[in-house]
Amino acid sequence: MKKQPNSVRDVAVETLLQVEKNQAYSNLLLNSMIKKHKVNEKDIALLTEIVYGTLQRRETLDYFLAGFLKKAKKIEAWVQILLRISIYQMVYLDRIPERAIFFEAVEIAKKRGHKGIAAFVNGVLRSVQREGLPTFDDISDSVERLAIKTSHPSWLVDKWVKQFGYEETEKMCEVNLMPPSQTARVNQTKTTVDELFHDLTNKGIMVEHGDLSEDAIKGMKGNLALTEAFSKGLLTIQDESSMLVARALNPQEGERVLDACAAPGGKSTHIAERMKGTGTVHSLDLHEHKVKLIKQQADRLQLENIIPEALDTRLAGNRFEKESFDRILVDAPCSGFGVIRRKPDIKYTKNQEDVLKLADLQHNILQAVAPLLKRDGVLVYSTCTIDKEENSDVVQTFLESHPEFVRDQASVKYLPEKLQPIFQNGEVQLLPHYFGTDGFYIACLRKKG
Ligand SMILES: C[S@@+](CC[C@H](N)C(=O)[O-])C[C@H]1O[C@@H](n2cnc3c(N)ncnc32)[C@H](O)[C@@H]1O
Repeated sequence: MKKQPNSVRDVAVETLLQVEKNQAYSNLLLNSMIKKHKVNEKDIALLTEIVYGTLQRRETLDYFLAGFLKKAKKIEAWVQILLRISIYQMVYLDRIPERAIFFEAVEIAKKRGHKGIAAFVNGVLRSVQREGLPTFDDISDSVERLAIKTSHPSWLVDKWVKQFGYEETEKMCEVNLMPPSQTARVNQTKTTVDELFHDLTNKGIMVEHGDLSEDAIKGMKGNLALTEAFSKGLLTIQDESSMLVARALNPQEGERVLDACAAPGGKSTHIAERMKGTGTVHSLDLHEHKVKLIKQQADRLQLENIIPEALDTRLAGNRFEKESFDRILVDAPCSGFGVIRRKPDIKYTKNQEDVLKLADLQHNILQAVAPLLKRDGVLVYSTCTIDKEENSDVVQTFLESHPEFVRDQASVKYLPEKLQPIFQNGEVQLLPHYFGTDGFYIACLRKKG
């Protein structure tokens, strides 16, 4: 019979093992593990820190460990993970005494394996303690060094260095290791940023104004999703970069808007809010279960102008009349390399083949929605990735085969002033270290009149 994990660190090993087996995204898995193992409220923060931290720094931790495992026979996946979480705590979590880390590691090794494995784990950790960690200076190749130091796959670092240069890539890789702040978009059909800011502050919730978006409030402590303001529909958890999309689309009251890839509804609801509950937002997504999420968000925010529908957007031409939408948003499925801070597993699971497949899908979605836009209508294309092949290349290819569309530089006036210098040719690529947001891409196009 499979032994059940019980201590926080054992739950961490189990969670990471399942992430490794590619069974689920770390964020979703962590939530279900917390429930399954009834992790105490006070232990959730430590568990989260160990799981995310270990995953974020997996390549670095393996580099630290490699020299100490040279003589070992092939070790089982769970033993490697146990060693990783132990080294992670030793190196990155000051407040945990080493004896506690060693004791727990040995107990877990005994429970999951046997005394021999426990002695091996203890031996490796004691050697690390005695001999210290290897330095990154031993890695002569600069891309490889950056990849290991910041725990990203080399192919990705190599690609980014070619796209952005070494310095920008280094800054981005370092920021990718930092936990993101929590931001919320204020539902301005019901309140204002100032009103909600004061309301939350009066209730003892520490908040700050956003760094980039005028719709944003930043949670400095606690979880804004657990506030009364959230249940009353006064706010939506959303990264500041995502809040720029509905602004760039600039929907007007009474218009008909298509959100082509809408679940879980973050941008549809913002568009609907900007339209003050008037007009219609047709919110499509491929999967019925995801469409339900859009409905839930619309209900929570009491927005009645959203029509969610399960549909493959590539078939939208069979469902909607040509030139029947005033504005269209394609917030496309993408590799997600801009949200590595939130979903560290992305950097290990996505590969170049995925990027090319996604670029193809993105192009096909754009092709399908293009005829549905009215003349003089606005088409916004966005992704939460920083990959040129999924962003500016997709837009360029689309424009080459659609001379009826032009880049819309004029949309810059709907975006924050801080973005104006980098919004060029109707597009902007945000990197995570620019404003502390997710890495995000937005392109604004217009159909000729
Ligand atoms: C980046 S997410 C959208 C996020 C959403 N706009 C928001 O702000 O909450 C991309 C979405 O596209 C959906 N998708 C992927 N392929 C699709 C297709 N062919 N047709 C419609 N939706 C698709 C995915 O299910 C996913 O929910």
